[in-house]
Amino acid sequence: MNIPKEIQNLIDERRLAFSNSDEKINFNGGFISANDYIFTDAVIALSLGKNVLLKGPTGSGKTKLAETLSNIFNQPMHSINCSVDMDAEALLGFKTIEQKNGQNLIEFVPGPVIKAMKTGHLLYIDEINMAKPETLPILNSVLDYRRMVFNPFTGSVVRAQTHFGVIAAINEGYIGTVPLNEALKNRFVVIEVPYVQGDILKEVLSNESILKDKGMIEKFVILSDDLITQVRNGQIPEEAASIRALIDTCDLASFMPPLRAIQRGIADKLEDEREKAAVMNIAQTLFV
Ligand SMILES: Nc1ncnc2c1ncn2[C@@H]1O[C@H](COP(=O)(O)OP(=O)(O)OP(=O)(O)O)[C@@H](O)[C@H]1O
Repeated sequence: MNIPKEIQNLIDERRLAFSNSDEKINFNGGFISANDYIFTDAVIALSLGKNVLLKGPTGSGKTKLAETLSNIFNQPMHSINCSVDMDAEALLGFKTIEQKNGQNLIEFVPGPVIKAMKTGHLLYIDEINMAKPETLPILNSVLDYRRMVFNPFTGSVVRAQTHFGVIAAINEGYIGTVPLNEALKNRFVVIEVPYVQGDILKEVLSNESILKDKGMIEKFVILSDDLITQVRNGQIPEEAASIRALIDTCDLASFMPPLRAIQRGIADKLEDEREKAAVMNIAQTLFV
């Protein structure tokens, strides 16, 4: 990784800040960058206190990249999985009644945004474009220079501790997603995370799958390349080339013929019969 010295100093400063943290990082590294810049640019942006928006198709390693960044900075990460019914409580927290010394007390249970802000940890907002557009403006003041939020459940203003950082992920054009509001998008530095291919994919499959047959892995790398070409030609949907699905398929192929594994792991997930057939046709040119 080619990191400028000033940035390395910022990384070291963060690592030191969290060295005594009670919360242990439970992520290993593991993200392998498709080019020299994805990883270094994400590290630079976060070190400079920028919010990072990872943009890429399903199963392209966005979550893995966020986990690897958390590991590099030795900085715990709190996650939110956005959905259409996500509300302010899911982001900020909620009130509950607790019994203490025989008395009923109303307590506030902090949500991931408040937790990450108060501890200066990382916040990972997955599938941010799945959320209803009216929910996300709560985050505007968290994401700009103010680094604060008004918590309506406690009536207080929460300010983020130093090193608080935000990583969000979007999967543009995926069913159920909405285009990200411009004001929100404007608060992020965007990093594209495409599907890895070739030797890098070989390394990902060797690390992440239980399949150990090198010749077979080589063939799955070619299959992925052919699937990506078909995605670009509009013949099959993007998720057919997901690396997550490919890893599942490789795992299955350790115990069943590869064509059956491809059917279960990739083709049968598609809705359209022509798309399924297109995947299996490509597979039949590589496997028997
Ligand atoms: N570049 C990569 N380096 C390491 N692992 C990768 C890479 N790309 C994909 N993977 C692997 O593919 C699987 C899916 O990755 P991940 O969950 O990070 O994808 P994602 O982009 O967050 O997907 P989604 O948009 O569906 O949430 C994981 O097992 C991950 O390890």
